[in-house]
Amino acid sequence: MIEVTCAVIEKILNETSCFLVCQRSENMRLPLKWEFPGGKLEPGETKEDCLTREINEELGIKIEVNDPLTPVTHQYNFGKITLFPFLCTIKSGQIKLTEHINYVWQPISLLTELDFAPADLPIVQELKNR
Ligand SMILES: Nc1nc2c([nH]c(=O)n2[C@@H]2O[C@H](COP(=O)(O)OP(=O)(O)OP(=O)(O)O)[C@@H](O)[C@H]2O)c(=O)[nH]1
Repeated sequence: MIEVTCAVIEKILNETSCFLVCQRSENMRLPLKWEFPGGKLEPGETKEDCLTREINEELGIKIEVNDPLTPVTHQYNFGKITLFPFLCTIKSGQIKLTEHINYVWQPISLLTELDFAPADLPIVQELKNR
């Protein structure tokens, strides 16, 4: 079982709740799929530490990790992953992508328009149901 944390980073734009979503590159697993940024938990690391580290590595920003959302377990052909999503906000920095090819602040009403990684779909639903 692969444990992965991901950051659901919210920002209010024009009085609309928007979420930061990133597009995986062609040479990653799940090429060109959209996802919440994050990554694999390393031995001895808390989920919050993992998320802070991954987001700094992938986006060059500092975040505050807030409440957890419901974890999702998904069986891919390469293995079973459990995704641990957390609501987060940006503390400092400007986004600079190091791994993904694209990002967008997607309004909640348009979240389902994106071609998300399958494991992320329950998270998208949970956000829409809040
Ligand atoms: N960060 C992140 N990973 C996700 C999400 N949804 C999802 O299925 N994953 C999967 O979780 C796994 C671990 O993420 P990762 O981002 O550390 O993976 P990685 O770059 O090392 O890629 P790799 O799995 O090809 O080695 C990936 O296989 C990725 O496809 C998500 O929303 N965020």
